Amino acid sequence: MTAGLVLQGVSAGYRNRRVIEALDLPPVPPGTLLGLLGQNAAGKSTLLRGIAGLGQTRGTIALDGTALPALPAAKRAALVGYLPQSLPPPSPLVAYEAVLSACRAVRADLGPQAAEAAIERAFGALGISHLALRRMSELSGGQRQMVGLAQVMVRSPRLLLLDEPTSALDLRWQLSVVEAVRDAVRATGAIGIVAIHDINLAIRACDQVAVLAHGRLLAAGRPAEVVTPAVLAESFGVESRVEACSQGVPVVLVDRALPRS
Ligand SMILES: Nc1ncnc2c1ncn2[C@@H]1O[C@H](COP(=O)(O)OP(=O)(O)OP(=O)(O)O)[C@@H](O)[C@H]1O
Repeated sequence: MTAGLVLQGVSAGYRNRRVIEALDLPPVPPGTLLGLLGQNAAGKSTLLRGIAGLGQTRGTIALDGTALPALPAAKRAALVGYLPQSLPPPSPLVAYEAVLSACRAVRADLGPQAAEAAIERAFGALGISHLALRRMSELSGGQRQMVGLAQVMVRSPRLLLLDEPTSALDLRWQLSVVEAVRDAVRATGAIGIVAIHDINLAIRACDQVAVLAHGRLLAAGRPAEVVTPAVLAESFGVESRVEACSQGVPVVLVDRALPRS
């Protein structure tokens, strides 16, 4: 049995359209946060949806030796938490209730006290306890996005699939939210995959990155090894520099858009 996530020969797409073609990802060990990078329409959301069991897939998708597509939906939902790109709706529920109902939907095994403790942990880890009693309809977009993430984290899935979880967040919250997810996967031995457009944030916070281009895997590995001007030119069509900042962390500086080939 291979511990962690194995994707081999994975194709994913929609009824009339295959987007991801025969993708092989090096095994992702437990405790890893993987950043999924790539230009618009590269296939990041399609791949995350496919791993989550939405849409059409083929190939091997296995978590800790268990083939996910073979699992009953309820079991798969308990193992895999998926946060779509769209924000949770501005419902009249308070944030606590929204997270409680997400927890109950998948973790019927938790009694009231365990559920309450899990909710407090999720709010605390994300630093949003102050939002617990606010109505979803009265929260900002970024605040709702953080509650959406709490709805996934409260279930303690073994695999978190997060589609641009920082798209509505400001600088401080982008970093703290991604670091909270990284700390949670490290502490529990879960795996997180986060589709993200901010490459410098990915370099800083992710253990590994995978770069998609036109539905195929272009490169995967440690951020400092994968994020190079050549990969950025091929995947994003930009001329760039990768320079070490004063703290020694690689930083991407984009100089210009390359002409479309
Ligand atoms: N429901 C759908 N039916 C058919 N094709 C779709 C559907 N949703 C997305 N696509 C197509 O799949 C391709 C990949 O889209 P996807 O949303 O996976 O890209 P992405 O890398 O997540 O992009 P972005 O960074 O813009 O969110 C695109 O060409 C898109 O037009």
